[in-house]
Amino acid sequence: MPPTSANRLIHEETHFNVNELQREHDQLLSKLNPDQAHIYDVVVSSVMNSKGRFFFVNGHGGTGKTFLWRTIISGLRCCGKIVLAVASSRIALLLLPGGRTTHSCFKKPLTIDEWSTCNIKRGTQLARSDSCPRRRFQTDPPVVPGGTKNEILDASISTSQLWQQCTILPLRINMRLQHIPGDDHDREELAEFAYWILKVGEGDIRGICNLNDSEKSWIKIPHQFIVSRPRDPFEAMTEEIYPNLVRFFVEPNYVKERAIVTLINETVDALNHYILDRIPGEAKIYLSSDSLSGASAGFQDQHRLYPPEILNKISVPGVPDHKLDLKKEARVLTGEHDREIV
Ligand SMILES: Nc1ncnc2c1ncn2[C@@H]1O[C@H](COP(=O)(O)OP(=O)(O)OP(=O)(O)O)[C@@H](O)[C@H]1O
Repeated sequence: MPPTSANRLIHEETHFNVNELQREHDQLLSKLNPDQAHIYDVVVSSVMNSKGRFFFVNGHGGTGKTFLWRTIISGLRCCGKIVLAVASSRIALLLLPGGRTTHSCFKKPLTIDEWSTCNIKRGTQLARSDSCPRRRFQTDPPVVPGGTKNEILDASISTSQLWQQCTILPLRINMRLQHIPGDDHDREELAEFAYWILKVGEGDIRGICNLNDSEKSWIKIPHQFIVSRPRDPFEAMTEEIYPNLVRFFVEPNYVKERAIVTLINETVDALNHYILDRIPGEAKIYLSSDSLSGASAGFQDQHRLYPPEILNKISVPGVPDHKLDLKKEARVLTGEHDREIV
């Protein structure tokens, strides 16, 4: 019998292929390094003994946080526990098995104020794995649109009242560096970069002032980490991150395992165009059909003030632009279907 909407979530969270999950868990568990194994023991025993604790795993990029989540999640699910794996952004969900956004899972209101609540009932045993950008002190400060430095610091998790209750568990070994394909030279280069990034995060790189800035809030990036001119930076980045693109772009895992992170959306668009141009085949252009919502309580002439040409130019995060270039087999991130990112 198909599950009703009331028990759909429980159905989804308890109907796993246990044998497959057990195999995955045993394999992951056998590989954990000592830091990961310690955290695994602490978290799993807390859940098994119904202690209900709040943990924060602190480790810089590549220290195996996602690997650890997967081990803990599969271990608890094998024992019939419900684990709500949530992330604050869709893109982070790619890494969490059976993950949801926090907004969708806890029915979090879009606009949050001090009176906002989530749909978590008192007394329930909530095993939750949260992979959010705020998890790391060093690399990802929370995004506060237009916020000052103090507002950004105020929004970070460590200023929350809950922080007093939190057990901080460190991960220190950079596992990504141990599994770099390539030769010793590649490994050394990456290790040097990882070490430098770590020092940036820990505030150990001397800041400098730029022009009229009163604060020393800039740092100098060593020349060996910069894509040097006259080489086209897009070409250099694409070749580095997407080697043999033309051959492999049809493989879902090839695309899923790679990303280029940029500071602003315009660069994302330019890079997307650059990479799409490299993919064989003819691009097809799709245009959105924008109009003002009938529900918007505006004034009489609002349609003249906001004609489609103006609406077409609006570019906001999370909503595709008016013009979308697509090619056959090119991957596009559009949303969630059946808990899979499509
Ligand atoms: N114990 C382990 N044994 C083998 N490989 C591991 C182990 N832990 C992590 N890895 C591998 O190391 C790499 C980095 O791990 P992972 O993605 O979990 O790190 P992370 O801390 O989540 O990184 P980031 O913060 O950058 O997302 C991955 O390729 C992962 O498969």
